[in-house]
Amino acid sequence: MATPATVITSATADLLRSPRPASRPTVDAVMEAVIGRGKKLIDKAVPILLLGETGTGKEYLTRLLHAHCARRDAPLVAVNCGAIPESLIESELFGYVKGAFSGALAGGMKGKVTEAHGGVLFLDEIGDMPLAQQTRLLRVLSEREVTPLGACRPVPVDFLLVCATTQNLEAKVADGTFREDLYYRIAGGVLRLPPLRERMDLAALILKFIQAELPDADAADVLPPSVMEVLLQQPWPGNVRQLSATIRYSCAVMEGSVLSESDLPDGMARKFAPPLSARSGRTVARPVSQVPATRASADNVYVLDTSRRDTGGRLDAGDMPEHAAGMRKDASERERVLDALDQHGWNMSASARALGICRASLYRVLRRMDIPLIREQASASTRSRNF
Ligand SMILES: Nc1ncnc2c1ncn2[C@@H]1O[C@H](COP(=O)(O)OP(=O)(O)OP(=O)(O)O)[C@@H](O)[C@H]1O
Repeated sequence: MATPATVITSATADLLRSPRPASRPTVDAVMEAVIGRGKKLIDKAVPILLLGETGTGKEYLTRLLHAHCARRDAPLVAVNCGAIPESLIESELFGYVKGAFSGALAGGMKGKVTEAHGGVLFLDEIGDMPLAQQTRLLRVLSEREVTPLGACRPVPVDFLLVCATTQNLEAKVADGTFREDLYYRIAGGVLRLPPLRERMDLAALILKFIQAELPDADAADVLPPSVMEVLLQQPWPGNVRQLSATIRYSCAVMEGSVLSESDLPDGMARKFAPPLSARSGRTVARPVSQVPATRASADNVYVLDTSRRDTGGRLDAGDMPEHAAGMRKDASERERVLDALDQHGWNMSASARALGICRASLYRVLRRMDIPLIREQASASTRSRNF
């Protein structure tokens, strides 16, 4: 798979400057603040909305908050609204009584909302919930009771609510695909989880995952500084999920007791190697340490190496205004997704794993990038589409 253009943040730059794992921060202040605030909110039964890229740990945090709160002995019921077919979401969430419709289970179905009674309901990918179910959910939240399909009487429900999304819900409210009244109902406390590339505790997380894989070894002995550096330089688009999968893979294939760069997943060790896009004359990323300070100072910037390019007379990102550089990022992401699909024979599960995201996220990415689900339909024109 082509190495993606590397997103280097000032946080990552600080990590790279720090010579030894031991001297790197073991906690991330932003993450700590998010956890601290989450605990206060759940203690006060304030509905929490978790925002963040895929794999940043929204469900992990929800489990942590459930384990912390007074309702820890009651169930945590998690529902991925993006993974349930639209036709089933109604019964899955709100349940039905026996005989409610042909094909219904003989004894009826309780529904996740009722199952969460007394505990915590986690609605993942709430942005994917169809409008009709949003309306029903709003009624449940305001009236604190649910009426299963076919039932005559509502059932009282009492649960703490945590919702999560990778999407921009405010934009969905603005374009009319998410109810504004529901947004304010679920967004009692909005917490943003930082992407892995911005976390100051990245090195500590790497060691933690190695330790979990090799409990009898000392993680610091297993990981030489050169390999740590390669890991710190990755853009981690799949965030903690991708990191965890990478460490599991590397520990599984390693020979002997020390990890080497060749144990990392394919392509990862090719530090700052020109991605596919660079071979066709695109601008590539390089370490912040090699970039003039003024361009490397802001968080979340694409640091573009204007010295390693063969533009063939074309404009490149260094010459472009910011929005054009953003368009380049989209194009390079598109190349990366298509490369992963090609390499895995358009098998969605394998391609999603390679990209470090879940299958539902891959489907969303394909929809967003307007990539057809079938290889034959993804013609050459799809790949070369201009952003
Ligand atoms: N701090 C952490 N320590 C250990 N494992 C973690 C941590 N954060 C996340 N993980 C692990 O990373 C993986 C992804 O986390 P999680 O499913 O919570 O992400 P998410 O933000 O909910 O992703 P998505 O938006 O795709 O649903 C999980 O296997 C989770 O256990």
